[in-house]
Amino acid sequence: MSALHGRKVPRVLSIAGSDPSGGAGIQADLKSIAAHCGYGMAVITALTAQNTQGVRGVHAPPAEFVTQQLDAVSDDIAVDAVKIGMLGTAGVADAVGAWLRRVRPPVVVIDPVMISTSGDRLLEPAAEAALRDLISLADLVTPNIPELAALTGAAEAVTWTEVVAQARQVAHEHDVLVLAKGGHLMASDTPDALVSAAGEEARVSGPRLVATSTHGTGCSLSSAMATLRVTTGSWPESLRRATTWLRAAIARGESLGVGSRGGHGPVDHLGMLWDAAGVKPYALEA
Ligand SMILES: Nc1ncnc2c1ncn2[C@@H]1O[C@H](COP(=O)(O)OP(=O)(O)O)[C@@H](O)[C@H]1O
Ligand SMILES: Cc1ncc(COP(=O)(O)OP(=O)(O)O)c(N)n1
Repeated sequence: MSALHGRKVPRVLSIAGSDPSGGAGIQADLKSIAAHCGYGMAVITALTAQNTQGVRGVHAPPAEFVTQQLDAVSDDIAVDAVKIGMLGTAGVADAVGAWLRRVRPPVVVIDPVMISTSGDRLLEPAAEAALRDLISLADLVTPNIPELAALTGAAEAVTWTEVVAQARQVAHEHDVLVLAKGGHLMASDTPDALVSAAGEEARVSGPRLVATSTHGTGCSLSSAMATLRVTTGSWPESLRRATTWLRAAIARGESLGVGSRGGHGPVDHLGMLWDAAGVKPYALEA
C-alpha cells in the first residue's frame, strides 16, 4: 500500500470488460474501488456494447495486447490487489493466467463472469477450462448461482444448503476460498457467505431489497472485497463492510435515474460518500 497523508491507499487493478452504460465491468469496479478509498487501475479484456437492458455485442482485443496492458501497469506500479472479471475468450484468459503466474499480486479475487443477468454470454464456452485454471491461482472466487452450477456441473441451486454444498465443492477442487452469493435465490433474504472446503466460515444476510438497480452487483462486490482485504487484512471483515455498503448502494440506485426504460439500473456506488462528506453536487434546491 502507498502512504498518502498518513492514509494507506490500496492500489487495486481490475482486469475486466467494459460496460459503456457504466453499471458493470470496469466502470463499476473503478467506482467500487474509489468508494472503498482505493486507487483503481483498469486493464480492459473486452469491449461490450451493452446497456441496462442487455448486451448487443462483444469485441475482444488480441490477447497480446492484454498482456501489453498488464505489463505496462505491473512494470511500473506495485499492485496490492487484483480483481478479475469478464475474460471473454480463451486467449485472453490464458494471457491473464500467464501474467498472474509471473506477477502474483498479494490479493487475487476472481469473479468468474460467464453470463450476464440479461442472459447474454460473456465468456466463450472454449474459455471455461482456462477460467478453471485461473480460479486455482486465486485467493477468493465469487460465483453467482448459475456460475456455481457451471463450475460444479450440478443443476442450479434452489436452496441455500445447495449453494453452500456447491461452493464447498469448488473450494475443495480449486483449493480456494469461495464467496457464495444468494442474490439469485427465490427467497425473502439474501445470504452471502465465505465458504471453504470445510464449510461456511462467515455469513451475512439481510432482507431482499425490492429493487431493480442490481446491474453490476457482482462486479461491485468483488472489487470491494479486493480493496477491503488490503485495508482490513480479513476476509470476514471485508465481507461485512462490502455487503453493508452494497445494500445501501442498491437501495439508492433508483435515484440515479438510469435504467428507468425497463432495464436493470446500476447501484449508486458513491452517493453515500458524498452525503457523508456533506458534498452537495446536485442543484436540487436554489
Ligand atoms: N434484491 C437484493 N437485495 C439485497 N441484496 C442483493 C439483491 N440482489 C443481489 N444482492 C446482493 O448483490 C450481491 C451480488 O449477488 P448476485 O446477484 O448473487 O451476483 P451477480 O451480480 O454476480 O449475479 C450479493 O451480495 C447479493 O446478496
Ligand atoms: C463487462 C461486463 N462484465 C460483467 C458483467 C456482469 O455483471 P454482474 O456484476 O455479474 O451483474 P449483472 O450485470 O450480470 O447483473 C457485465 N454485465 N458486463
